[in-house]
Amino acid sequence: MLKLRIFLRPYSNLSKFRNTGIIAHIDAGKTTTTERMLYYAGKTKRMGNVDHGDTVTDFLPQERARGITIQSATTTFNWGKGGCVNLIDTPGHADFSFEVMRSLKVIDGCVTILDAVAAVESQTEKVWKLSKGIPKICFINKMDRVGAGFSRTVKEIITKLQTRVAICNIPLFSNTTQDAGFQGVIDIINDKIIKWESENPDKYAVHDIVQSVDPTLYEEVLNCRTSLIETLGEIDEIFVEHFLEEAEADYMKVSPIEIMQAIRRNTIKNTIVPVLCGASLKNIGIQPLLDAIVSYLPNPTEARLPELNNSAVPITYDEKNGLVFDHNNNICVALAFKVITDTIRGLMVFIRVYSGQLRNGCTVYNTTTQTKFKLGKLAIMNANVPEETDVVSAGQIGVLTGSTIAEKVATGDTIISHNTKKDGVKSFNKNVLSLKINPIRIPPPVFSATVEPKTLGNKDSMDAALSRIVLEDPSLHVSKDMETGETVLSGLGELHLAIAEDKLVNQLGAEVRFGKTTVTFKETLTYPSDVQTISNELGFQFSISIVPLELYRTNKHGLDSSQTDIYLGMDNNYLSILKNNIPINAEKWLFPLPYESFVHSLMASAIACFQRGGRLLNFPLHSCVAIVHDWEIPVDVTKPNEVLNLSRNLMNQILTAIPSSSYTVLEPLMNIKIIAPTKYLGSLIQDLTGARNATILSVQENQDLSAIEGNIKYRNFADEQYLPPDPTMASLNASDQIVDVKIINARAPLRNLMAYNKTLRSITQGTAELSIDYHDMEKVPEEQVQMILSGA
Ligand SMILES: Nc1nc2c(ncn2[C@@H]2O[C@H](COP(=O)(O)OP(=O)(O)OP(=O)(O)O)[C@@H](O)[C@H]2O)c(=O)[nH]1
Repeated sequence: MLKLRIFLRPYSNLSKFRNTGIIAHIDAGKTTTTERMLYYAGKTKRMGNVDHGDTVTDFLPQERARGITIQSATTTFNWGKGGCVNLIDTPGHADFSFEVMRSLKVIDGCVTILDAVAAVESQTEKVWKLSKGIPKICFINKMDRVGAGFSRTVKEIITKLQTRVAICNIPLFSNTTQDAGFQGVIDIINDKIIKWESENPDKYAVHDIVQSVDPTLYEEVLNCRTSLIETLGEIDEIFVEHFLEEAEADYMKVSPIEIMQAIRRNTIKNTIVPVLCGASLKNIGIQPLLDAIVSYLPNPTEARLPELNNSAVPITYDEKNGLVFDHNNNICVALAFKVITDTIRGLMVFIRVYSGQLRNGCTVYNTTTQTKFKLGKLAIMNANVPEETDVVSAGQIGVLTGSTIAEKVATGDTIISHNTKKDGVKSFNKNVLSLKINPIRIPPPVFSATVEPKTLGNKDSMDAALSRIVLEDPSLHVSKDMETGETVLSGLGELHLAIAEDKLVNQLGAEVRFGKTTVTFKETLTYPSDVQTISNELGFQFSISIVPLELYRTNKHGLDSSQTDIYLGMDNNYLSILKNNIPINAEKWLFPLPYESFVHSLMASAIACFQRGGRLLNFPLHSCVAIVHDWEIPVDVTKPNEVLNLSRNLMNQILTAIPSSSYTVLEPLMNIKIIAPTKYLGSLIQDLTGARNATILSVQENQDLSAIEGNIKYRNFADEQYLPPDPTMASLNASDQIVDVKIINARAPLRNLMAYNKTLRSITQGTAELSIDYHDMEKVPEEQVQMILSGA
């Protein structure tokens, strides 16, 4: 049931689009802010509240029940004169970081929301790093809370996130000392006071700042403006010229428009981050934030170019048409970044169109799977409501619908089509047909749980439900334990699996039982296999060997890896094709089956074999390379399946022939960062090095966090920046403000960190901040493999 019908002009004015993501630490207020944006943009009639479970973007039952965002939600609205914002609200919890990663792949700019009391938190740093290269705005939220520190947060943004800032507005309090009531913001660029009425979300008043009426406030704005202008003067030559010539070096004479243009130029270049503040829950500061999104973040023609697999296809930007691939503006290129199954509307695949336009009913080519298909209906999203459209143009985020769409396009696939012809795919050359936007990296799953049907009769529905959740969330992974026959679901964290269980049981109605959540183990090879050859009566022949990635990388397996084409599969496993021995060069491929399909089939074989697991404990293989040394295939081969079957048989044979002594077990090794008061240091280290078997990498001594985290350059930027006093900080007890903390960086096996948060809370009375990140897979010591074997 699609709603409304939106007709868009072809290439409808690219400069108006802002594909924007909202990223932050958990609970910073992303959903609350998004809700206000939708309201003020006229998309909703009332503001939902996370705490009442009635927000637009957190629409899943699990999100509403738990008050957290689990999946990213896309919504579109207009703002200001001709701005069209495609907004993606992303989850803050680390277990859902794949949702953040896939959103970052398709956005051109983002808003980072910070809690003014907590300032820069661990997940803020993580998502900031993930979004490297994407222009950003910072919104310091929750300025209404006791202990909110605008200037302290700005200082941490500069030093911890290592960026220069452009402070666009500062907080306005009703009282400058104790228990300050947050009322609004002071616009530094336009010299205005904006005050919101707490009782009425639609009312706010704008006043000029008059020096004779309020000299203190005027002084404050002058200081901030001077600092802003000096910062812009250091990085922007056009601005300097204007400042010296037109504004006659008078800080108050510089026109707001010149300041805004300089901020825009430098935000897009990633040399500066505009900073604004507010309190979303109190409806304060949202309109200036929306203005800033449209004013400072890039439109699709100003954004970074997508990374492609094939440098042979030139891409350029054209003012009118946006991205142009291969000098041919008739090519439409889009990336599928998300699949969801809506209970009412069925399957929906989210796409970002990079060039040209996709039309209802046209024929498209999936360059990832090398298959052609016809598009069904197109739509754009308003949170969970699709609105039908005839065309999705360059720069837009759209939705492909139709009951079989998910069989044809998956997350990370590139699709291309002809802009004008209904079926113009055959007019594209081979380079374009193999063009792919680099896929979205899927983090490795580190936790697993067995899933079993309650009765044998529930098995088929369980498999169908599992396929569906993996289709929607490729960071979940289903495998089979070859020894026990059990189905295993793996994910990025305990919460990730708990949500998956909830969804399977309560949303999809699967009658299943989950086993205990355990760490995901893998196996790898320690020695290379021999090269083995297999052939069949149809004329196929393959010569393949399987080697550990470590040996392949160091060329210790006897082959020069520069002589191979290498493709990344799952679990850090690779397929490598030896160039010299390929009978027919890929450039002059003469078979009816495209070369890409051929490689795709070989990759599918390798993935299936590696997933069958090693010979020690049947854990899926990790960090192995299947090398195809040589092949012969019949001249009339058309079916990828024939290639797949034979190569899979051969790889299975090879893996089975390798003695179990050549396999070893791997486990996830995690980076741990703990920020805790110094008085707990001894107990924390004792616990880490004892019970957790952790290696301590460093303990940072300095009491000033910003001094540790930021290098000298950024500390200097922070010192040069004028920062207004933080009145609400004065209401804290003096003892609360003195943070004598240490930062512990350590590394430990994940299996020793189960429920570590609880231990940390009890050791530090809840005063520590923890961040745990996947580092790598590490070999499990021999004696501990026996423990794992016995299930201890
Ligand atoms: N005092 C105060 N509380 C706020 C403000 N904005 C949000 N909150 C509260 O902070 C909590 C988290 O808000 P959310 O909007 O769910 O935060 P989020 O960043 O979307 O959370 P996740 O997506 O789960 O990471 C809720 O209880 C909100 O009511 C604010 O401006 N002031």
